[in-house]
Amino acid sequence: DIDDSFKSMFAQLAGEDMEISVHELRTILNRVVTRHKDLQTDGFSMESCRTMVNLMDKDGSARLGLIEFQILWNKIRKWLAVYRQFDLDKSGSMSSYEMRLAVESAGFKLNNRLNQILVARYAENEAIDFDNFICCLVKTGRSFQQLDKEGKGIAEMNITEWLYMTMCG
Ligand SMILES: O=C(O)[C@@H](S)Cc1ccc(I)cc1
Ligand SMILES: [Ca+2]
Ligand SMILES: [Ca+2]
Repeated sequence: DIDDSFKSMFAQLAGEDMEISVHELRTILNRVVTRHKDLQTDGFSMESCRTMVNLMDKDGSARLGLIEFQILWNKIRKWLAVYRQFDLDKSGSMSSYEMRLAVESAGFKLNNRLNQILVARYAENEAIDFDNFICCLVKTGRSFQQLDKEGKGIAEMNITEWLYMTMCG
């Protein structure tokens, strides 16, 4: 069951329509991320919040209901733990080496080439900050979800498919 403090945070955020819009999601994520002083970030963009809503929005409302929001929140909490675990030099951002370890531990085993592409796509001056890390995992997760139809937990894809999924997905 969802604890009351989470429910009250959700209700406060969601407003009378009891659903969280892209804008409302961005507000809460940026408020929370600034609380964590060890995380490098330039803030969540509307685009990355739209990606997250699209991924989690199961009923096509273009907004997040309580359950959808809870699932996203738990994903971010899990990925935050991975981010901190693999930020080996405690720089607050991911180097390409740290990123490879983190992405693998998040369940996405990518080969060298795909890892290079992912870092090139999400790094800003050679480092991936927290909001970009989350956005990357949201998109990669979506690609795997779409490809791993049988839910075997592996998604074979060639570079073109992966590029298309993560760049345009
Ligand atoms: O709520 C928190 O601060 C932790 S527990 C989880 C979390 C951390 C960062 C973000 I952005 C969203 C959620
Ligand atoms: Ca680091
Ligand atoms: Ca960023």
